[in-house]
Amino acid sequence: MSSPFMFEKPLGMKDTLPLLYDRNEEVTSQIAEEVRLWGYQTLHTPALEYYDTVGAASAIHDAKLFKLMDRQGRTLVLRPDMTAPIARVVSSSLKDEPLPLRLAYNTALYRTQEHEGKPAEFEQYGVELIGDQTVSADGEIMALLISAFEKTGLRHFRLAFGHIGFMNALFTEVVGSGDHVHALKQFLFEKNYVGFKRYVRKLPISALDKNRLEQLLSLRGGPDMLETAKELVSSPDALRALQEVQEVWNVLESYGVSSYMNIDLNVVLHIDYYTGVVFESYGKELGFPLASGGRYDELVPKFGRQASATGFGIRMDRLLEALNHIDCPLNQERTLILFSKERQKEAVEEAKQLRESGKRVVIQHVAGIEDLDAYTSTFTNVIQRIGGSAS
Ligand SMILES: N[C@@H](Cc1c[nH]c[nH+]1)C(=O)O
Repeated sequence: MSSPFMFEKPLGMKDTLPLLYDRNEEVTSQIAEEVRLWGYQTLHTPALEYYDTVGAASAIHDAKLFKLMDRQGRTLVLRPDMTAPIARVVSSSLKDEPLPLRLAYNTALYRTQEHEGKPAEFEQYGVELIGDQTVSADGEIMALLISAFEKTGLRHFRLAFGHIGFMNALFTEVVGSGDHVHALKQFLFEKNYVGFKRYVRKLPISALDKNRLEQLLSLRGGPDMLETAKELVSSPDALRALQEVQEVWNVLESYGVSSYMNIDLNVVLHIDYYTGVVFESYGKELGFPLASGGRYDELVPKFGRQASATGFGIRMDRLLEALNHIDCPLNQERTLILFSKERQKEAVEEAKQLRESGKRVVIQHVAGIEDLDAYTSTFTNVIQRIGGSAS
């Protein structure tokens, strides 16, 4: 029975074919090894969560959630984020584990898309450092991200970090809270600086305050820039945030990774549970972040455990794209042992030995192949065990 929709997939759903799958496995295991060496412990949580708890805590726009109903009529969501499920686990199954906890995950996330092109299901490799409010934790998370990227062979990338507490304090000083703050943050999230300036010009505030908001856009660079930032604010919250940025920078220097870093006090992420340092990472010539993360001190308490936290998530699909840009070759070697029936045992033995030495080996009965030339051309090495016995 054929239908015109037989080959179609729901919007944003993609197949991963063997070549990309293998590459993903390879890169994932490089990251996993680094994360393991830093003492993080991996966990897995279910794909489905309750909409009212984890769905809401994920702080991802409602329209982006895939919703389902269970048999009892409760609304479920396909997890759009792993940070909220981890906050749930840390406050329940792991509630007696002493803090800080260092956790890691590698899992598929689901966010609906409006248009074809962007994936609605994608893999994220992430870590969460729960229960450590120090700037050392913020620094560790970014240093680990850099180290993990280096392990994959990625070279041309930058990490920009800001502080959402600074931005909130500046906006509160200038426009209070509410719709204007929301609109200003949205422009910054979209990196629509022209739109931001236009919006600022129309605000019912003094010319001096308009200037303060416009100045925000230039708050990028090394720690020297923090002096300019200090002149724009007066509230203790804002000044404390800037002090923290300086201290995190010092931590990053002690890890020897500040050459990858920029301070950018304009960083706004798509999720609004962040409370402190926030960061995102860009590859060369790619217009989307490869990873993002930051401090979210108010999320775990929503599940009942008093714990500050920070973490990051790497978009594996984007990282693979970035790695393709610099053409990191994947070892795609596969050996084919072609055999005829009377030499099957010999082929099996030989394959076993080669596999023990780490080779990828296919053994294939010659009678099972339709087009011998086409098939053998997909292997890097072909061994024939056909006809009269070798020994
Ligand atoms: N969960 C965030 C990434 C993150 C992990 N920890 C903190 N932030 C995201 O999906 O973008």
